[in-house]
Amino acid sequence: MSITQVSATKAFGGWHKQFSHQSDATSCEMRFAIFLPPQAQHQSVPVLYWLSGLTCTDENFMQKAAAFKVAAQLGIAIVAPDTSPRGDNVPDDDNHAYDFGLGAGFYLNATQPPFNQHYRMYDYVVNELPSVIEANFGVNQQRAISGHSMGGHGALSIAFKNLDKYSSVSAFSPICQPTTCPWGQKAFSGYLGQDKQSWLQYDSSALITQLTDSNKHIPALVDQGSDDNFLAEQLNPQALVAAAKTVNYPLELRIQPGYDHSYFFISSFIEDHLHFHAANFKA
Ligand SMILES: N[C@@H](CCC(=O)N[C@@H](CS)C(=O)NCC(=O)O)C(=O)O
Repeated sequence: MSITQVSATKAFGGWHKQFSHQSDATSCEMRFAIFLPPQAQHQSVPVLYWLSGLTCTDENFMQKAAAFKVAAQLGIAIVAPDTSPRGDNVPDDDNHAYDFGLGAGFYLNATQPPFNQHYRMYDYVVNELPSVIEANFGVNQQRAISGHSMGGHGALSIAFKNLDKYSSVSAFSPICQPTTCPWGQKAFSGYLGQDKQSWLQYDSSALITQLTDSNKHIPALVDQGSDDNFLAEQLNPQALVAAAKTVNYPLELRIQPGYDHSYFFISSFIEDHLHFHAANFKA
């Protein structure tokens, strides 16, 4: 699995780099970004996987989240994949809507044509990308996962389906119950079809209720701005909290007064999330 460097920029004693590679999971070329802290030059470091939201690429988090200073202090690499497959052969929403198709892969494996060939972001994020990262960079197999909005849904649902692969999970303004909100219903019906039973395998509020073995729980932190314009219609953190309570899952929801849905919010609390993940990596 060869990867091609697209850019390399020094930051906080470490490096921000972008790479492209041919993906088996999505059957197209994928680009990802990685921040390598200074420690990665002489020891293997843990990795935080960051999943971005609707309309994003690998660039939004890296340019706007202000995460590098603390990641460099803590010795954490950060990997940000794209939010969907891309390229001329990859089908998009008929109307090029921002919430379906390109830039809106929802971190699932599509089953419905014409999306099922390329829209396999679940396999890409869970399996292929960590293999690529662990084969090519000075990282170890300690992983955490986080994300924003659609990417918060991705981080939570992926973690809840793979508790053995991650030591902690966090999210900013996640879509907590995609089966009941407009963004999720549009995406899931397009990618997965009309059988709503099949949607539940990617719904964090449904998935968490199956996690009855408390020995396997990994810590989960969710930050949500109170003035997020998508909160009422799309995000429903209370559903996730209520579901978590049914199995005593250790999930902390913090409502942050006055904050909105933007990267201004993410950059205000990303340090907390990095410290949270660092504390849960094994020494
Ligand atoms: N109002 C936005 C909705 C999309 C949006 O808010 N995207 C969030 C994630 S759900 C984002 O991170 N946008 C990119 C950025 O702020 O850099 C649009 O129509 O483009």
